[in-house]
Amino acid sequence: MTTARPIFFFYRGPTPVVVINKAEIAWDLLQKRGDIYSSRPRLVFAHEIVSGGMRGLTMPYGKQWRTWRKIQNTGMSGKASLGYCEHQALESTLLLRGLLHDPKRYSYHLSLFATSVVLSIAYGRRTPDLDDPIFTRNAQCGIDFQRANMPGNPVDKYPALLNLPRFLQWFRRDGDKAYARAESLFTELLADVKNRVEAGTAKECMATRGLRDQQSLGFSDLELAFALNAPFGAGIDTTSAALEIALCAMLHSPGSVRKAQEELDRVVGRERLPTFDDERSLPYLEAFIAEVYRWHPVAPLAVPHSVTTDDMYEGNLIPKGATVIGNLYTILKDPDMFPEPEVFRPERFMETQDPRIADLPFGFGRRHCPGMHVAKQSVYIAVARILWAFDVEPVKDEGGKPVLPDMKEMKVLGLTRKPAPFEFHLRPRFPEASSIIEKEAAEAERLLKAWE
Ligand code: HEM
Repeated sequence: MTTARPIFFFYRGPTPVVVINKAEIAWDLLQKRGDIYSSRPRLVFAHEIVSGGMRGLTMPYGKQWRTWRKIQNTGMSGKASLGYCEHQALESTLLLRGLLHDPKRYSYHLSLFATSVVLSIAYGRRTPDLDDPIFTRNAQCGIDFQRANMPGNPVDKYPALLNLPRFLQWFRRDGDKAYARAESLFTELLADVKNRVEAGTAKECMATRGLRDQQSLGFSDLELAFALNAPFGAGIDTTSAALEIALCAMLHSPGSVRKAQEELDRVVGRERLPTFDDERSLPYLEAFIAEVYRWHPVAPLAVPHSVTTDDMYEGNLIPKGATVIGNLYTILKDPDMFPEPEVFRPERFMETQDPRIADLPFGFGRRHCPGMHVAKQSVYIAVARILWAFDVEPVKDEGGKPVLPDMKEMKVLGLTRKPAPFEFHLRPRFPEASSIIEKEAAEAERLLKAWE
């Protein structure tokens, strides 16, 4: 394996681009100098047209972003996220039941789990399936946004095209339609919460808090509707992709699975499902999950940052306006930090002491993922329970050789990616596992009814 240069520069059109391939440099610039490295590159089509300037992910650093981020941080801080554990645990039992009955549709079950969790956090409701058109509409908005982020729209190369009379701006037609789809969905979702608040049936969630604080936040109705959609927009594909990668890791590394299952048997036993209270007593499982995030990062280029003033780094000028990419793919495969980086080896996270390393897959500095705690909780409870309940085994080819998921065949979804569809066998590890899942799932369904 050739080692990537620690940092390099190139020009994309007139814009200087800096690519960082070492964690230390990313921390030096994107974290320690976060006051100037926390903006986003100007994306005329994706941000200004398709998002009406209101999607936080692509918003430049400034007052509007800080207000947007305050909404995310209040709703998904470490402390706030602890309040969602109970809900995530209940949803995860339904995930187990889905996998038990119908493992071939693993992708659907994982997506349903991730969707229901973020729907409850953002809008105070859950869903028993993905049949409601809001999910296809939301997915379409995600695809619109991802497509818009691909380079190629002429207005990103020549922003002066925005000076043309609007009826001559041919490049914005698809973008305007995409914006209209987002605006109507996001306002509808918020209007639904408003109605439930008026009827006295709303559950406390980010939207009820946002509505209460709207005046002090100084956000318009539309800005608020876009801000409150962020978990629903950014929390589904990311979480379900991480869980698909976890399943792949189970297939690729049966030795690690055995160790995690021995730990679960020792700490939890076989008479109940693992819970959040067990987390601290399961260090091998914690390392297993950290290795899942590292082995095949969900967001390999994170999200590009942009620097707002000229800066010097080790004698090199990083000019104002440069795009700065913390290249998670190479950082998380850096052989100096992670020897034999292609190998799935949870033990490396039991040896390391720097707590920043486990958070690397969630990005950098002030722009780091605000959904990190929610995501970590979802992934922990789902992976702990899948490993506790099931043996996940590869299918065999005609010659009896195991067929493993091809990790080079990842499906790219804009800034994120997930494994191509793969096959596996899933069997309860012991006879009581199925009956415990059925019993817990029936109880979870009963308790969650109030959220539908
Ligand atoms: C395994 C799951 C996840 C991973 C690996 C992940 C990773 C990331 C990364 C790398 C970034 C870019 C950080 C940067 O610019 O330096 C990001 C941003 C973001 N993530 Fe996540 N994420 C995950 C789940 C979630 C969830 C569950 C939510 C919400 C519920 C979420 C919401 C966001 C938002 C809103 C941003 C934009 C932040 C900003 O621009 O200020 N993510 N995420």
